[in-house]
Amino acid sequence: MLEALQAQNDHLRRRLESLLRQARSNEEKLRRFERLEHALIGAGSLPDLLRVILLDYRETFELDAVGLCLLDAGGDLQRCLDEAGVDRAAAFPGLQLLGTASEQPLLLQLGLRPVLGQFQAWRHACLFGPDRGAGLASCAVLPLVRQGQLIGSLQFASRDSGRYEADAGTEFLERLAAIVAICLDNVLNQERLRQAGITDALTGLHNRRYFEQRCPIEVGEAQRHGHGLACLFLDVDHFKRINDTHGHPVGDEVLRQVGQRIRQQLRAGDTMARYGGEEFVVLLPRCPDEHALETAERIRRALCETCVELPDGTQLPVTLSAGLSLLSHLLTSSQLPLLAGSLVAAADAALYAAKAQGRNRIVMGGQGAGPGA
Ligand SMILES: Nc1nc2c(ncn2[C@@H]2O[C@H](COP(=O)(O)OP(=O)(O)OP(=O)(O)O)[C@@H](O)[C@H]2O)c(=O)[nH]1
Repeated sequence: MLEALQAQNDHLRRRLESLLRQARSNEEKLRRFERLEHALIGAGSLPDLLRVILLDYRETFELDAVGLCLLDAGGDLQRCLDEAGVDRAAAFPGLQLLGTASEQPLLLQLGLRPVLGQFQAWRHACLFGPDRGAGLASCAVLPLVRQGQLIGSLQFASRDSGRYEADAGTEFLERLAAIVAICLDNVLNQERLRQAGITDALTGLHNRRYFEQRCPIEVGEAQRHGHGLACLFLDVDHFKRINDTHGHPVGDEVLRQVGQRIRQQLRAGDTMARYGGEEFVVLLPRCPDEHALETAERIRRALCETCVELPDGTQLPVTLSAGLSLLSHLLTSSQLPLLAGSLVAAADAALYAAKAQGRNRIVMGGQGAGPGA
């Protein structure tokens, strides 16, 4: 009798200890989850957010693979990563940006709930990018839904076949998916707002505000690495006549086309903006001085050698004048904004000279007195 009671007692103690261990482990898991939740909510940019989702989550919860598929029909996400200088494949191999959900047929079959179960390579491997090493045994696919619309899927895989069992509860994963979807939406909205603030509505090019932020950065880079930096100020000749003769909407169309033609002559890393009215400004970083004039000439010729075609088929000859300034021609200064201002002022003065000398030409700014003078 005593022995039976003792055995029962031992059994109950072991059971209690096991429940306590389980409770402590759950508490610890919850704490880790809360920390990640804070990191998700606190991520101030898309790359930061992706780092938390794809890298921190994997490490914290000791997962063997994490994949994220996001619908990016408008290319906003890719643009955002490009602007942040992020090489997607290298930084986030588990991330896939899709034009439509049909590029990942599994997404089309997803409902609103996470799907857990056995990892089937033929079915799930494509969701994990190159991370899908052999030996994955179970996985969870979480639909990411925002305002009733599927925006992508987040997936986790483990070598442990018991990690994601088909009949396991999904409350925790559902909550995570909801937070991830909200955070993605938030950073994208912030990014769209930021873009709108630095984009010229007429031409879709960057605007003067962007240029003014960018210019001191490029000047700093050029100084640090001893590279050349050229600034080009371009202005459409007799633009007022175009407006007066053909009307303002035609003037707008000419500005759009001129903007595109200039952009086509530039490299991806060059900065270009509509400065205002019919003026455009360009920065040519890492550009040897002798190439800057060639680039300016190429732009000028691209305009004057081919007419702008108006929507009604009219061929309109358009020319532009430009002023060119070179950082190497300015006296250096430790104050980047002043130096950037001098670079722009020198290009502007040279543009003025180009207009005075008859238009449709490039004038190189003279040796300028920099702010250090
Ligand atoms: N259609 C259109 N016109 C604009 C816009 N912004 C400025 N303008 C016009 O651009 C014209 C610029 O004229 P001016 O500064 O006299 O220069 P210009 O006629 O090009 O003469 P030069 O620069 O000396 O060759 C003005 O008539 C402005 O109203 C715009 O967004 N759209």
